Amino acid sequence: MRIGILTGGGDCPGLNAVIRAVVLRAVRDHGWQVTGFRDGWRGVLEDHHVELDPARVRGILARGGTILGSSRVNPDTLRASIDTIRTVLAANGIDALIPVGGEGTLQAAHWLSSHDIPVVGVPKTIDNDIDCTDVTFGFDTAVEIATDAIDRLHTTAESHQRVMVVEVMGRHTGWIALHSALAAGAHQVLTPETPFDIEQVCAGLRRRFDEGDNFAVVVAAEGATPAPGTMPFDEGYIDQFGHRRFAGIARQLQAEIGRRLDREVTTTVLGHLQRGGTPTAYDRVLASRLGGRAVEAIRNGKYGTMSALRGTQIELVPLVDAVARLKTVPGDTCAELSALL
Ligand SMILES: Nc1ncnc2c1ncn2[C@@H]1O[C@H](COP(=O)(O)OP(=O)(O)OP(=O)(O)O)[C@@H](O)[C@H]1O
Ligand SMILES: O=P(O)(O)OC[C@H]1O[C@](O)(CO)[C@@H](O)[C@@H]1O
Ligand SMILES: [Mg+2]
Repeated sequence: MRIGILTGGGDCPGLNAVIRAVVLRAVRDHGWQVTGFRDGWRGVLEDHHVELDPARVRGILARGGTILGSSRVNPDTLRASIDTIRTVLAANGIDALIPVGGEGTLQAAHWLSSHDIPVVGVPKTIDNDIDCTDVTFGFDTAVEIATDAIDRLHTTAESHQRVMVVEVMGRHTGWIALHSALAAGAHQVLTPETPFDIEQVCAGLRRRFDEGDNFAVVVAAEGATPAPGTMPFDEGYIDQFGHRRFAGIARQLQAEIGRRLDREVTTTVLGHLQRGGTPTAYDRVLASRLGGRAVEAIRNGKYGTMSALRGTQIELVPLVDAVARLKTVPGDTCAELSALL
């Protein structure tokens, strides 16, 4: 038996823990072999791969990024390449494939599964927006990093009586924004799920200043958008991979809040800092368990599935269900967390 594994989409702390777990369980428990495809789906299309064994994955558990590399490939290009994919998998003797990635990589995994290619997905993303799993690995690390950054901005905002707008990742969902805003005691949070009214944001800030506070920290998810017609807004553009490139909500808020409140407003965009570096212990454990479960799924012939955290257990869920929708923040959860800011 030979397993293929690839990591697709944006990288994420914990990917190496998945790779390590897959190799250790496949080789040590079952005597199987493992092929790593380089740079996500591109490695499958271009037959760029590397042999993985326990020696090769030694020492990577705590390392950020992915030793296999990652990339984005235009989905139409990928979908037009089913024959190439079959040929490359057959040429390498791949009996089953483990794509590790976000909603795009898992959509591709589901599509391959619908073409009878044996696939078990593993969900990754700092955004925590994959459905059918309680949490994705990478999220805990990203929230820790964002919380630490917002804590630091808090003290300098206070010293200078400034409004500080902090932009965190989260293209479709506000999980990182809400959790880091609450953990760091920010004063407002803007999420992609609920288009904001800039007048209400400013009214909240004015209230805070009227009550005697002289500074404020606003956390905005990168995908937060104003309600239509409420302020000028540049929504960015779609790149060659079908991915939206944002124009920078923090910078746009800076101009608008500064103008309306006549106050000094600064911005900090945390960007890829949230994804880089070593995963937290929680993410290392979760990623390892998800990887190990994917190998077990293959042993039991449970293809077309994804390993997932459900409560405290790692279970298998159908890929078709996992990719049917994004796991946005439910309204009541958003209200519960925002109420404590
Ligand atoms: N609907 C789709 N059908 C087939 N393939 C897809 C689809 N969507 C995405 N892909 C493939 O999966 C790759 C990864 O998707 P994407 O860039 O969205 O990253 P991701 O896995 O969702 O991670 P991230 O959280 O960074 O977005 C894409 O570059 C593309 O090749
Ligand atoms: O590194 P890239 O390609 O700019 O991707 C950034 C995106 O990837 C993620 O980190 C994970 O989906 C998003 O939060 C972010 O919008
Ligand atoms: Mg994606």
